[in-house]
Amino acid sequence: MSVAKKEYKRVTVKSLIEMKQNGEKISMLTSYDYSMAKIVDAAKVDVILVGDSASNVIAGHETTLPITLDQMIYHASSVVRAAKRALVVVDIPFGSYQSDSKEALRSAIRIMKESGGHAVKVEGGEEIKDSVKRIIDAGIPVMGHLGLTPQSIYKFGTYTVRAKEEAEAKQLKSDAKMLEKLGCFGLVLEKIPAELAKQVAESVSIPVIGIGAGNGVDGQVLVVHDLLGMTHEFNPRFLRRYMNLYEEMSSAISQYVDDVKSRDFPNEEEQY
Ligand SMILES: Nc1nc(=O)c2c([nH]1)NC[C@@H]1CN(c3ccc(C(=O)N[C@@H](CCC(=O)O)C(=O)O)cc3)CN21
Ligand SMILES: CC(C)C(=O)C(=O)O
Ligand SMILES: [Mg+2]
Repeated sequence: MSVAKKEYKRVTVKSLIEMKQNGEKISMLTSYDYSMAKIVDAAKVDVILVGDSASNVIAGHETTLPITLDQMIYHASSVVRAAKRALVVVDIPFGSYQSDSKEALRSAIRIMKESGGHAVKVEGGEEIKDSVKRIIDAGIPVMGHLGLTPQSIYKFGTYTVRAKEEAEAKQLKSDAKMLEKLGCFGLVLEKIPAELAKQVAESVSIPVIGIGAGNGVDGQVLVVHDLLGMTHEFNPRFLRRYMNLYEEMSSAISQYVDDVKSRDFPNEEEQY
């Protein structure tokens, strides 16, 4: 279906709700640095997520747990300088909102003040209700994240599909309604059955953005390095690769090494 798209000078949390109402799907991608965010923003991606997946993709950690609030602020401030059109959402990292709602608000405020991001994202439902409420009460837009929540990986032990059992599906549905009621402007659903994700998207008025959650939701998010094929060892079935940048970069860099070794580079035009 082709939908007439409204031009947005700057995407806001209000525009996203409007897109859902108009049936225009929302595109969201990660970025962690200025150069990538420039390209992502110019391609008119609606939402740039400064994901805590930077912990894996940029820092090389096994999980998202080690990345710190200071590091997230550094990534986010670089992205904010590049994003002229996209809404910039910043993950609050593990350990900087779980203790209590005051700590959560303090972390959200630091992100907003020090990075200039436009909104924050937090993982979880009922258990983080007070924190979400407190952050929203301070005027900071909050995006929820349910289903596969990588900050709780050690509770589950695997990255398998979530909410396949009725009890977990029921909890997820009620968490989604609760986050909507608290005033979240949107919701990420990660790696859950498509039918469940569709039901959730239809049951709330806020946009639901999926990753491995099928086509019945209001938008899609991916890690940009994954769709570009830079993380060639990461192969979940929800990933569509648009390039094999790992191979392209490897061959370009090998060519450079060869050219240096063979004295081909630099040539006469490439010197002073
Ligand atoms: N590069 C990257 N892309 C992501 O989408 C991403 C990150 N990093 N880091 C943080 C989280 C972790 N995410 C994940 C991690 C693993 C799977 C996954 O499906 N892994 C296995 C299957 C695991 C299993 O079934 O036990 C796979 O098929 O690759 C999905 C999302 C999503 N996020
Ligand atoms: C995968 C997305 C939703 C995320 O939270 C991240 O990149 O950190
Ligand atoms: Mg994340």
